[in-house]
Amino acid sequence: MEITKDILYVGVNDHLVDLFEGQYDVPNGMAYNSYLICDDKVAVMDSVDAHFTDEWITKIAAALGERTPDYLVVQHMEPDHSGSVAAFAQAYPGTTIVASAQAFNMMKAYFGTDYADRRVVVKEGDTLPLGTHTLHFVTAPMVHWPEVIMTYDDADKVLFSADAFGKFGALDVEEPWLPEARRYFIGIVGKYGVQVQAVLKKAAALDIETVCSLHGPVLHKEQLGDVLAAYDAWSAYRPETEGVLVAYSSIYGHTAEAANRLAEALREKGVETVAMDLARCDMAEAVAQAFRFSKLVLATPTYNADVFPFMKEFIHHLTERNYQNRTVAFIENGSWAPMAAKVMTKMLEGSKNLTYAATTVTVRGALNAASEAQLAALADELSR
Ligand SMILES: Cc1cc2nc3c(=O)[nH]c(=O)nc-3n(C[C@H](O)[C@H](O)[C@H](O)COP(=O)(O)O)c2cc1C
Repeated sequence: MEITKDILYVGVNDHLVDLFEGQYDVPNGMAYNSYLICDDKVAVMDSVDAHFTDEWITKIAAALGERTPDYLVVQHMEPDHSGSVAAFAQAYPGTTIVASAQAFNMMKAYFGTDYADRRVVVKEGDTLPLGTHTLHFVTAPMVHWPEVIMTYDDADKVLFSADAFGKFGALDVEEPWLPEARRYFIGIVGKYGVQVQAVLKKAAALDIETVCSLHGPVLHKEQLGDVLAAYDAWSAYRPETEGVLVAYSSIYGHTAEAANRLAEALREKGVETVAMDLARCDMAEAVAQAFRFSKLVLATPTYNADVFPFMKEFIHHLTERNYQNRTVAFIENGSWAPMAAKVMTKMLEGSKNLTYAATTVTVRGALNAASEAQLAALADELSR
């Protein structure tokens, strides 16, 4: 696939992976992107997961014909991208490896060598001339590993953005960018909003026509406004959508009923509302929806003087990713000493700028007139 006259796609699609990064469901697979820049010198931008080494090297060889790569640029050392570096270095012994100093340290750890005799160490502001194209290196520490560099090609105005702007899903499956980019970002990069904001500032200084990330599709100029706006909202921890996520867990169904009744009441009031059962939905999608919406309702039974395990895990995912700047409300249930709201408040106490709803719904076993009145009051409050 040609991206520009001189830049070719040589990545691979993975439909074998069951859980990406050991935890994320990827129903449409995953792409490990790699690109060739063919100029007086040839640069390969990143390698691919080790399961696809042969396919990737075959693609490179077919694209280059008689030529061999002069450089392999390693922007990021996560094994889904660096897993074929050692095999590539063996297949092309004349190729120089280009990476940050920290990436070479990681190569030593992963491959037993830091390619001291065939490497170029690059840092912020360094350049690598290929002929017509000159590569400019931009560091992106903790987006989302420390050694990450991004690369700007000034001839075709392409930003090779490492994992930034990527998404779940293989490239041979058509789907919109936003939902799976959101789930990817919130899940994997969400903790590093401050660092992403810093990179967005650097990117704003570049004249970018095309973004080539390491996952997901090539992004063209007409998409970049929306893509950058989404990244800005996510990394600044600003809600993307006015509305409510009702996230619930339930043992016998009564808390689920309360949660779904609240969701229905909110929808009737015209509030965009999604209700998710944390035991049965994709947890990463629930976390992404919590960051998408401006308001969150947490509904759970009290369980051994604590909250039900799925809710505990969910709140942990939120706080780990710096959940903040939202309105939060609680529905608790308990047969003898309901205390889930107190436990959840404590779990969220380190989270910045949360506004708590005045109404907490307390269910004692099953809904009754008193708890139904609380549900109605909460629906009113959240629709204001
Ligand atoms: C293992 C277990 C532990 C529980 N621990 C508590 C508790 O500490 N305090 C309490 O008030 N209720 C406790 N409950 C009762 C539930 O909170 C109660 O049955 C609640 O109504 C369940 O809501 P659900 O119908 O949505 O599952 C416990 C229930 C189970 C099964």
